[in-house]
Amino acid sequence: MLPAGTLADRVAIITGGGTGLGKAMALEFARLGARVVLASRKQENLEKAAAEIAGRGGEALVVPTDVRDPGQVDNLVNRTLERFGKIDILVNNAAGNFVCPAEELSVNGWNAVVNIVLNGTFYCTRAVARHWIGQGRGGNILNIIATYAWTGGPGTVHSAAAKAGVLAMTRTLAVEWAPRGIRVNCIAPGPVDGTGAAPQLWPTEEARQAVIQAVPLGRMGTPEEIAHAAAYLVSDYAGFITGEVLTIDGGTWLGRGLFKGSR
Ligand SMILES: CCCCC/C=C/C(=O)SCCNC(=O)CCNC(=O)[C@H](O)C(C)(C)COP(=O)(O)OP(=O)(O)OC[C@H]1O[C@@H](n2cnc3c(N)ncnc32)[C@H](O)[C@@H]1OP(=O)(O)O
Ligand SMILES: NC(=O)C1=CN([C@@H]2O[C@H](COP(=O)(O)OP(=O)(O)OC[C@H]3O[C@@H](n4cnc5c(N)ncnc54)[C@H](OP(=O)(O)O)[C@@H]3O)[C@@H](O)[C@H]2O)C=CC1
Repeated sequence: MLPAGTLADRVAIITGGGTGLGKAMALEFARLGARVVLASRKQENLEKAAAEIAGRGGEALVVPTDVRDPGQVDNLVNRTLERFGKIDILVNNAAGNFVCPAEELSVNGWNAVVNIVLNGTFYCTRAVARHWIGQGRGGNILNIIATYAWTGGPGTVHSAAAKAGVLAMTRTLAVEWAPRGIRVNCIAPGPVDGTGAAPQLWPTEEARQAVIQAVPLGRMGTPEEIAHAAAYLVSDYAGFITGEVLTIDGGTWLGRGLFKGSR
């Protein structure tokens, strides 16, 4: 764990910060001294997370936001600046997903996921970076993707294609904005328990066990394991890291190997 004070005085916007991995990152960033801004559609979830942060002595601002709407994203940036006067960190964590064979996926279904994951990430990134560039200052962006950005993800073509786009966006902007002092990185989590992925991707215990079977470390990850790595990547400890993907998946994307039964 990073020491308390690592993110002292930092202001972090976390999209999808009311649930799952976003909430875990918000709690960890606040523990490290950051003031956090929680942005997603459902105010109730955001308020609950903010209350938990306040209960632990942290400070959180709630800004209900649909990241698919550039106007709401501008409002998120403006509200953050009004309250805290600056932005240091943006975590693009908001996502939507469901399993659906590609040939059955409707245009609206495709658009719902691609607009949240790919377009929403760009709208938030552009709005925050415009502010930084206008101020002549740098900052940190962390995008939460998934390993199927490069392996492909049968059954979730919308999400896999959108996450691949976010990976390309990360590498592009890491170089384009490096002279501006803006770092851009990704975390690619494997299956994590206690998040919104469960009802969408492994809704039954049987389905969950099938997912675990695919993980070389033999278990799901925890939201806290992702949050610790996220805090590192947005901190000064990672000051020379940009355009990188940190995979946290218990070895899943590497596969189980071919010769387990041979000896
Ligand atoms: C290790 C494994 C890797 C795992 C990687 C995990 C990635 C994740 O992203 S997990 C995060 C999961 N969390 C969520 O999905 C929470 C947020 N999700 C949502 O809000 C919805 O699920 C949403 C993505 C569908 C968006 O909601 P909304 O904008 O309200 O959209 P609608 O409900 O109006 O639906 C739009 C469109 O999509 C069709 N649709 C929705 N669900 C399904 C489904 N299960 N199967 C097929 N189609 C679905 C819906 O029918 C609409 O289309 P039309 O009917 O054609 O209008
Ligand atoms: N859990 C896992 O196993 C894995 C997760 N991931 C990634 O981790 C990240 C977090 O997912 P996870 O915690 O699992 O799932 P959650 O469903 O808990 O989190 C998704 C968040 O996105 C928010 N969100 C969805 N649509 C919008 C929107 N249009 N505008 C703003 N916010 C929105 C939701 O809030 P609200 O409904 O209030 O809008 C929710 O808080 C995602 O990027 C996901 O793809 C990647 C690999 C594995």
